[in-house]
Amino acid sequence: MNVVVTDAVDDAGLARLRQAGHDVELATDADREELLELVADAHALIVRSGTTVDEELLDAAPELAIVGRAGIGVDNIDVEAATDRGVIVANAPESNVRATAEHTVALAFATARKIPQGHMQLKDGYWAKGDILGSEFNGKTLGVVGLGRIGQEVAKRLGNLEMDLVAYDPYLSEERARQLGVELVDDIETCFAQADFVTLHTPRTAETDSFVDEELLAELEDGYLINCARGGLIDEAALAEAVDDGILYGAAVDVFETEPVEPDNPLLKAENVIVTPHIAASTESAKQNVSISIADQILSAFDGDIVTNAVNAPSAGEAVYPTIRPYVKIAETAGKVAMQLLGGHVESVEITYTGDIADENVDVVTASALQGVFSPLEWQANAINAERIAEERGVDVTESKTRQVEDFNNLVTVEVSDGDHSVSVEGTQFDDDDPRIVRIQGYRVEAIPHGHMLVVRNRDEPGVIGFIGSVMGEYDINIAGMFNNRESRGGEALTVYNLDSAPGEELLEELAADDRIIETTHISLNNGD
Ligand SMILES: NC(=O)C1=CN([C@@H]2O[C@H](COP(=O)(O)OP(=O)(O)OC[C@H]3O[C@@H](n4cnc5c(N)ncnc54)[C@H](O)[C@@H]3O)[C@@H](O)[C@H]2O)C=CC1
Ligand SMILES: O=C(O)C(=O)COP(=O)(O)O
Repeated sequence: MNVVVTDAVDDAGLARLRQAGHDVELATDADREELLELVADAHALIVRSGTTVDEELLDAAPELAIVGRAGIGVDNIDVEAATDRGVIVANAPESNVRATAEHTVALAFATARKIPQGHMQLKDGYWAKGDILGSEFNGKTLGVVGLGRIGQEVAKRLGNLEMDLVAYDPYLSEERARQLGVELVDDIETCFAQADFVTLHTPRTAETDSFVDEELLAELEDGYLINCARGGLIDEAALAEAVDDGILYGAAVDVFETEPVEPDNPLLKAENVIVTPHIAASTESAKQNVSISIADQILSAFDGDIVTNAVNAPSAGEAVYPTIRPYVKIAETAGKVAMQLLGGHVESVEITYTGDIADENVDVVTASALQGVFSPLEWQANAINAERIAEERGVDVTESKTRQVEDFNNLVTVEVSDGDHSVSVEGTQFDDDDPRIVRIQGYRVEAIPHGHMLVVRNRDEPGVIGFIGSVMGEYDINIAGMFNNRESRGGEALTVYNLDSAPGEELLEELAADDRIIETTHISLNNGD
């Protein structure tokens, strides 16, 4: 597979990709036009904040399976457009949290004690001892906007300096805030008004875009603002003015609306705004961590495994992953088989989980079942866009769970319906790690979900199975396995054949011509594994 790297990334992860046999092309010096050409046969992109991944770039990369963001923020990636195209977007959410939290603390100290100002003056030969007056943290209030991974680490660190902690994060539970010793406030204005130091740690989204404006800054009178999140969160001109006018004592900023920062950016000119060039995550270990983490995500995507840090696909926590992993493939296969047996227009899909698996978060498995259902119809269907395809087609999707087990510890049932008829296919994982389709339309079978299958509904009469076998032999089709079950003696039976190769049209016609055969369906699974 081809991996194109568009921003400088530590070699640790790239070496891992090369070792796994993939081609890694460094395109860090490519301009936009060159990049559009370079990605034509890329299966994966590795980007940092320096590359804009938009519709144009995605369309120039028709083979693309995954965009790996070697870092956390994905605001430079059009995630919606990637989802539409079935492209995974994954990031490295843990890897640079500590580095960024530490830099935030460093900037808090630097702005509160005017360290860069004193440094510059002294280097210029001026002993500014009498001019520089700082602020202490002790007894002051820290306001954290966005109490996620980084915000929490910053709160822990600055909390140790005997600061009171308040936070604004509408998506965090009171319980979690209590555990952290942080008071959650209901609105951002209160957070700014109560705090002496405010630190921003939200992603840049439509909701947070420029949400720190002149009015909000006025609430932080005589305080300090630190931004190690994203430049676009703040009205930069308003911040520079608030500091210059003495409304704020100071500010420290690592990130800018436009990067590299424009020379006329007002923040560069305001004396008490200290700045760093987006280096919060620039430590040796953070760089290695993000590189390795994103390489692992890409390897999972290439292997068809769950991409645990996908931001546009249902993901599974590390803890539940081993339990649900086998069912991801089984659900996809059950969806494919059900859909091919239905043979028509799907109106609704019901996915039922029975047994221990019902206790788990099965979002990934459901997405995979939908991928199976839609794959015969939409060649680009995958677990990333399958839910969206269902929505767009108006297909009703339901998920149900029951702990009550009958003959299997765990069972995934995919039932598809065209409004008039429905087909259900059930799959499980045997103890020896073998996936099996164990029921089709309620008939107990034990089919290996692989390659070519022939599902035959036939009358339960002597000689039918022999007849089918001899027709297969006539066309040189080898039967790898066969599973037969019937509703009642002499009634209807269902037989599933695992075949070593695809049965041709003539063979199917010859079977269908016999009046003991009610219906035959060739199912191709093409799993390639
Ligand atoms: N300067 C740098 O080099 C770095 C910057 N970052 C930036 O930091 C951001 C945060 O990273 P993490 O803490 O790892 O993310 P996270 O996802 O763990 O935390 C973000 C928090 O923001 C909260 N949030 C979302 N919308 C909000 C809103 N409207 N108001 C208040 N809170 C809101 C979320 O509930 C969540 O708790 C990233 O999105 C990235 O943009 C991340 C790493 C390095
Ligand atoms: O991880 C993030 O979100 C960062 O902002 C780190 O910055 P970078 O991608 O290394 O430019």
